[in-house]
Amino acid sequence: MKPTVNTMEPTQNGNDRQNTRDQENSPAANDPAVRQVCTPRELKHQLALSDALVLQIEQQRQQVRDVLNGDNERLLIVTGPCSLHDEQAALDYGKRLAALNEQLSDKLLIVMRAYVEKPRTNIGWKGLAYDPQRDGRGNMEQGISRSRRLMIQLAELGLPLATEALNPLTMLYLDDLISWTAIGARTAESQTHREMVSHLPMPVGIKNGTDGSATTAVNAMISARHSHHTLGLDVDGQIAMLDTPGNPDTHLVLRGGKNIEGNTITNYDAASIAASLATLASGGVNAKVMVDCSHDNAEKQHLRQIDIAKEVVSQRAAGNKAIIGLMLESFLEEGKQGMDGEKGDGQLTYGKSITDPCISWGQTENLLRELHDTLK
Ligand SMILES: O=C[C@H](O)[C@H](O)COP(=O)(O)O
Ligand SMILES: C=C(OP(=O)(O)O)C(=O)O
Repeated sequence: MKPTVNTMEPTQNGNDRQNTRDQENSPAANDPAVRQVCTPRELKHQLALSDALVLQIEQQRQQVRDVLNGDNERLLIVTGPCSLHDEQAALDYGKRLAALNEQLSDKLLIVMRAYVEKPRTNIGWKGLAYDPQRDGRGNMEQGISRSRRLMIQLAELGLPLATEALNPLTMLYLDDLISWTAIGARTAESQTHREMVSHLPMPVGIKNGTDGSATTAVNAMISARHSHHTLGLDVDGQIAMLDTPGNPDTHLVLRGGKNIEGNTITNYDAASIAASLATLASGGVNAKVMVDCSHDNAEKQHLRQIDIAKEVVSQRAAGNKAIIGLMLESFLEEGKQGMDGEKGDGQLTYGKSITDPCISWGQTENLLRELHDTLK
């Protein structure tokens, strides 16, 4: 993250700080429940980006901004697995997506979902960054390092990457790789997340709340475009006061929700989109929306994503340019499997989601080609 960092003391490097802690025999150094991990600077040094990749990502962020600002008419498509759990399958998907992107890029700006942190309704596997071995023991040093390595490999395919920013500290290790970030439905109301968005150097889509309302996201957009003073960490792991610059490049993502009785509310139809645009306009924020075809909009029925995407693109083709993009949950195989595989014997089916159900690669390719043709 680039903006100003005020530290109360001159910054020490990681080794100096470790020595100081050891000398003071701090409780953290002896607490088995506290496992120290390397600093963002150390990991970014070990797994550094080439100059060419830095330039590519800056250009891809600008392409997303251009779509958001109406300077480019391509439709933004954020597609990929609900979560990355297997590097080989993620790269396999990325290679297919990069090849398809070459054919469709006149009408579609395709960004791959590279989600390594999962917000859970209550409990469940939280993603590659937390528990890379999926054995419940957690290993964040390994998880964040594997996440960064995988994201570099995916970005080297030429794809812009999307992720959900869940823990603000995780983002310190990955932010330089991401062209579009999501703030999820469960965290859009959190002041900490709004401050984080104000500090992030890329466009950010903010989901409507789990109750289906756009108001939370509008307030998040207002907050995030302003500067804040807040506590965080610098890249050396030093607690620091951050002066965030404000992020003007945010937009609403409509993902449906549940009302107070627990019934599903979808919000991708023309009337719901018009109502959301009115809410955005009355809040004085960017009146542009992306539709998440999955989650409550699809009631977690993965095949519904296909009809929702077609319906939304027909609204766009009919002239609604406030619709700037779509999100799809898609992987190599359709559906989902349990953490222990289809049969519970620990054998995972290659290329199949272990979190939300996804449409398959074949379904994704057919859909994106059809959307491309509709927009022509
Ligand atoms: O997989 C992710 C889900 O969309 C979201 O994070 C919540 O999932 P859960 O309800 O299965 O916990
Ligand atoms: C968890 C996700 O979305 P939401 O916050 O809309 O539930 C997601 O996109 O993976």
